[in-house]
Amino acid sequence: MGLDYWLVHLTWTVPPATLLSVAYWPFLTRLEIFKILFLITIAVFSTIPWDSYLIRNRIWSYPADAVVGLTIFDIPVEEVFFFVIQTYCTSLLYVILTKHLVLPAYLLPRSGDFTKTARPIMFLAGIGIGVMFISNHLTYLRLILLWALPVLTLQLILCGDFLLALPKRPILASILLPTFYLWIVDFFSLQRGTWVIAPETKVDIRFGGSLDLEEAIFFLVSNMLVVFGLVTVDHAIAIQEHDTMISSQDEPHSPSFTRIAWLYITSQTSPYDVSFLEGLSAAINKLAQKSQSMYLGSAMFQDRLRIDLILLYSFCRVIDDLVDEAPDRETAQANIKEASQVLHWRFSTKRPTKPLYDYLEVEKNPDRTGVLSPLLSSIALLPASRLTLKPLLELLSGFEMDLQFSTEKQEFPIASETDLELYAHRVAGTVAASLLELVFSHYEMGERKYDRAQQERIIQAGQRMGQALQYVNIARDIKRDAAIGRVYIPSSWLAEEKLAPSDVLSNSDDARLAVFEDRMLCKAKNAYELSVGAIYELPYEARGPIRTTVESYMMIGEMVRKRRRAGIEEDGKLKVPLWRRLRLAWWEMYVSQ
Ligand SMILES: CC(C)=CCC/C(C)=C/C=C/C(C)=C/C=C/C(C)=C/C=C/C=C(C)/C=C/C=C(C)/C=C/C1=C(C)CCCC1(C)C
Repeated sequence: MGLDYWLVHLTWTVPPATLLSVAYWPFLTRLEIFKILFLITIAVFSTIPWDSYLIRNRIWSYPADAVVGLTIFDIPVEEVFFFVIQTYCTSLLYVILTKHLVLPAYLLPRSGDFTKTARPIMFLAGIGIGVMFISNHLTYLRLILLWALPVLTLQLILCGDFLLALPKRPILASILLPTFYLWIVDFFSLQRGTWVIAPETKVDIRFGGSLDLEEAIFFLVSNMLVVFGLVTVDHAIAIQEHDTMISSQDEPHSPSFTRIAWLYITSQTSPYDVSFLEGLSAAINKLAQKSQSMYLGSAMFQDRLRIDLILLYSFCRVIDDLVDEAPDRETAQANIKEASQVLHWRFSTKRPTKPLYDYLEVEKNPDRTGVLSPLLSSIALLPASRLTLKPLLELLSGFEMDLQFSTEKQEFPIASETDLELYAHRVAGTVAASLLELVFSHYEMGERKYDRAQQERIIQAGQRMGQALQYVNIARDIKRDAAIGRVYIPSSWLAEEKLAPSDVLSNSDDARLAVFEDRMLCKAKNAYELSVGAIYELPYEARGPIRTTVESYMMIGEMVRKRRRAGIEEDGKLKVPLWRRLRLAWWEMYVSQ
């Protein structure tokens, strides 16, 4: 008896598993736990018979002084532990690397017909199987391929198109990183003789003198099995998310994991709503392009809520662009009016029987200009059954306030502090209110039922928090805003220092502006302190990500203060460094559990 094999685990497999677990722990969702457990179960049950057969046929063996001696079907327990820990690590890595993906967006096949791409794979598999019967020395290799190829083929048949539509990098990384790592572990273990392959059953090609070709292939193939298995599960989840989103009833509960599996295997799924999926992809691409941190941050919200938030964001973004990029004030105003009309129309039947086809019909209407087509599709995509119209219309009136700025006519709409509050309410408070409406409709169930009064109260706090974040934005961007003719510091404040908005435009470096920056940050802090408590009343799934967003804004506020104190020139946008944001997110998610 010996502890060699356990030592391999203690030095090589347990540390990375622990490290990954601790790093990811606060972000781990129930669904992800189910995914990982599902794969571990399959891996253990499918590998035991195979491994047992190989050991009984003495294809490899373990020196008695390397293992403790406990076995399951003749397999040393250390080895069974290996199946578990490898599947765990690879799965967790996959979950981390694909966390940012919005699964249903990959349901539409990208690279043409899967069968075309599959042909070379099948061809190679055929050659592989053919080769296996050439010589007896290939026994081990043959057994590996015989075990893995049918499963891999099954997985590809189920999710091939989906797999090819997914971005290549995270998939390749989650297969190859563990593979390389395990090659190294295997190299040292074979060298030490912790396990031994019988010479007459192998091709005897060794890398670096001890890593057998078969072992190298084995670890590659087993990681492919795990990752393809996870992709298959994600495919099932993506289809279910698509189906619930286009269904004509609002269902608060997502189907259970076993139900997802059942619906998938029995193919009880709806045909894809192509215009919905295309619109969703467009919204995601826009978000990823315009704001990488918002895109990654949104991944802290779970499945359908996250998708709704992306659609809400996309609407805000589209309107923002339509206003900012309009050639003149009249065009911008016309766009806002158009948006308001389309919103009314969208909310008149919250759930049309054929949601998108009907709405996008209008888009194809030839008398609409091309510029408005993103607007129409972003409004069509809004989850109207889970939102109300009021905050969205108020948001539009916020944009209208922005249009009242005019350098030539010396018009500055933020005259008093009340105007500032109104503006911040309209452009940010409303977005917070919509966000909370979505949170309530997704998590309103079971023992977490909120009564109307409590919802109202939380939404009010949320609106105030939205204002707070807007004040931080304003304080940060005084100079950038001045460059485009906008002054959000109330004229009444400026008057106290005998300044006018036009002075801010002509000299945005004026040291006297520090006072207002400070005052704006104080206002932010006040509004923040009055509202932050309400976050604890939210369901925990929403608490962590919302706290992360809020706290990183407050951190920006701190940085603005420091910048001023250190006398650093304002250039570019202040940003919280990535590692600090990650640390913050980790902590906020951790305490919100
Ligand atoms: C559930 C929902 C919602 C939908 C359903 C969707 C669906 C139908 C999904 C289907 C998924 C499938 C079919 C997944 C299959 C995954 C498999 C077979 C993984 C095997 C892993 C095998 C593994 C990790 C084996 C590891 C083996 C090891 C580490 C062996 C190591 C070794 C050592 C150390 C010494 C030398 C000997 C040996 C090579 C045996």
